[in-house]
Parts: sequence; C-alpha cells; structure tokens
Amino acid sequence: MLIVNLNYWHIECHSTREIEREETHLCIWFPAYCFLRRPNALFDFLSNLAELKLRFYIEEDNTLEKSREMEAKVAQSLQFSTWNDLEKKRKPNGSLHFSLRSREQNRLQILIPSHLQPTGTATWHKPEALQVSCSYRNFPGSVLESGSFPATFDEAMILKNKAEDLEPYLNGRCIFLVGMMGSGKTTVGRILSDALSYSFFDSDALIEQAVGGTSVAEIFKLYGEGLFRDNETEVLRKLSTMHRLVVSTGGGAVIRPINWKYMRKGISVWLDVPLEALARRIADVGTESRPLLHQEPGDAYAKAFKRLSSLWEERSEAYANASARVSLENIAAKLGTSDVCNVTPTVIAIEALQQIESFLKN
Ligand SMILES: Nc1ncnc2c1ncn2[C@@H]1O[C@H](COP(=O)(O)OP(=O)(O)O)[C@@H](O)[C@H]1O
Ligand SMILES: O=C(O)C1=C[C@@H](OP(=O)(O)O)[C@@H](O)[C@H](O)C1
Repeated sequence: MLIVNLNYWHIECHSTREIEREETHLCIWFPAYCFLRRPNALFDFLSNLAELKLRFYIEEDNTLEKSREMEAKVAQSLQFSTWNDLEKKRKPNGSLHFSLRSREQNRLQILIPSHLQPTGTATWHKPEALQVSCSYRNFPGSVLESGSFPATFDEAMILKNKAEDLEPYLNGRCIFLVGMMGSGKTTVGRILSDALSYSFFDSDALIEQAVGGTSVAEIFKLYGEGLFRDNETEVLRKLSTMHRLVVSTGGGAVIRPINWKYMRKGISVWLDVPLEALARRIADVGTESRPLLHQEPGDAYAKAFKRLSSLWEERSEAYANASARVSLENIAAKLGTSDVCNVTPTVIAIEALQQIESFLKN
C-alpha cells in the first residue's frame, strides 16, 4: 500500500503487485473540493508519475460534471493549453491511461486501468519505482530547493497553501521583487513563482539577452551604466504589460521613477536584508558579476560592505516605495533568532505572500 500525502489529504494506492494480481485499477481518491481548489496538487502527483516515465492523459467524460472546468484549471496551472501539449512536452515512454469518473457526488476517482499498459512497460511493474513517499519529494524540486536550501515539508506545505489562498486576490497581477544586490530576489523569486504557478523572469538576464548576450559586467564596462539602465527600463516596461509573472529586478531598478510607473501595474515586494548579511552572501560568491561592487579595494567582504553601504544611503527611500516589505530581521525575530542567516528562502517566500496579502486586503 502506498500512501501519498499531498497538502493535508491522502491518496492511497494499491501496490503494483496487488494491481497485477487482482487486475484492478490503481485508484486514487480525491475529495472533490480539494481537487477543485488544488489543481496544482494533482499536477504534482501526475508529475511524479511522469517522472517515473508513465504516460497519462485525462479522458473526457461528459458524465462528470465540472470535468471541463477542472481540466481547464489544471491546464491553466500547468500553463499548457491542452493535455495533448502536456503529453508532447513530457515525451513519456510508458503508456497508462487516466480517466476521470464520478463515483459519488462529492468524490472523484482517477482510474488507471492496468490492461491499458502496453507490454514491456517495465517501469510500472517495479514496485520501487512507485516510491512516491510522504516527503517534500512530492513537490516540484524548484519549489523546494534553491541552491542549497532545501525546504522542510512543513514549510513547503505552508507556502503552497498560502499561495493558493492568495491566488484569487492576486488575480494574475505580476510580482516585482526589489531589494539590494544579494537580497535574494532571484532565489526567493523562483520559489514564489513555483508556488503561485507564475513564470519567473530575472530582469538582468533579459537585459543581457537584449544586448546580444553580453553579461551585465560587460555591459557596464563596454557601454556604461546609462545603457544598462535604459535597457532595464525597457525590460520592465515590457514585463509590466504581462500577467502571472514573478520578476527579480536589479538592485538599482528602484532609482528611476519611470520604473515605478511600470512596477505599480503589479505588486512590488522589497526584500529588506541587513547590509552585513548582504555583504557576506556576496563575498561568498564574489563580486565579479556585480560591477558596482567590484571596484573597491580590500577583501571581498570589506569591499562589498563599503559599496553596499553607500548604495543603501542613496536608495533606501526608493525601496520604501514598494507595496510590501519583507524584513529579514522581523522574520528572524518571529522565529526567535537574532541571526538572519537562519531564515531560509522558503520562509522568506511565505512572509512575502503574507505581506502581499496584507497589502491587498488593506
Ligand atoms: N535566505 C538566504 N540565506 C542565505 N543565502 C541566501 C539566501 N537567499 C539567497 N542567498 C544567497 O545569496 C546570494 C544572492 O542571492 P540572489 O538570489 O542572487 O540575490 P539577488 O537576485 O537579489 O541579487 C546567492 O548566492 C544566494 O544563494
Ligand atoms: O544594484 C544595482 O545597481 C545592480 C544590481 C544588479 O542586480 P542584482 O540586484 O540582481 O545583483 C545588476 O542589476 C547590476 O549589477 C546593478
């Protein structure tokens, strides 16, 4: 018996041996309201099956009320237009058949008829291949890990639930993360985008693309900061016309008022991290990719700290324009620690959603 815990509810599956012996279907039960509220959770589960190289599709079933609505929701959450697309993208090599059927009014059943497996689908017959265990492996890896920051199962669940609660209030609006260099905009942004089923964009990466694949450091060196800033504004203008994006902006995006005009089309979130922590993080990875920090003499920490301090003097007021502020010091205090290094990106993402919620509800 395999039990998969997906966001507070359980899916129970017969073992493959049992399926073979009894020639039954693999039955997965979802309380209907969970299914409707949490299409992403179904997707996560299906992704696990897809990773096991099992092919699946959802059969149209006209007797099932809401099936079309659910399919649309799931497809939307996947950002694929159809299940056919999903199949093509995953290039699976097994063949299993999922169909949705109603059994009771308040329940849904997903059936995987074992007779639909073609001969030679060895993956399906290996019991160990179905080890979808009760751990954070049930969630997409990118939600759970950012660099070397694994999220605990609890953190990942809280994040996912919070994101689902917030979704109707967000109504597809983009989220622009602002903050000093090294504040975690990229790291936290990826986690947020996964949780919200949004797309993620790093504005620095888009500028690099716009300038023919030239790195930020090279753009500064060859063309000067002015050209970089013009491209930054253009990138933000374009992104502000879109929906369902999390954007990691460059640390200096806040200095031009025109950029705020674009970011106000969505919700801006300031990741407020103490300078010492920023300097430590940047010293750890080096200042080469951050041209504004690279000119100072001294060791990596000292030069990062010195330059960050002067940039902070210039920019602190501008960051405060953001719709929501996520203070690492405040989170650390809530967690009962004085060290902001103990605050993981997933916890920061949760706090970001909380602050966005307060902004939207006030
Ligand atoms: N919460 C955190 N705790 C410790 N290190 C972090 C945290 N968030 C990000 N980092 C690290 O700090 C560095 C800068 O993060 P990054 O997301 O690139 O920041 P930004 O996009 O704001 O410049 C990276 O090496 C990243 O791994
Ligand atoms: O603070 C800044 O002015 C900058 C921050 C960088 O982005 P990150 O904040 O992602 O490091 C990058 O846009 C450029 O080096 C300038």
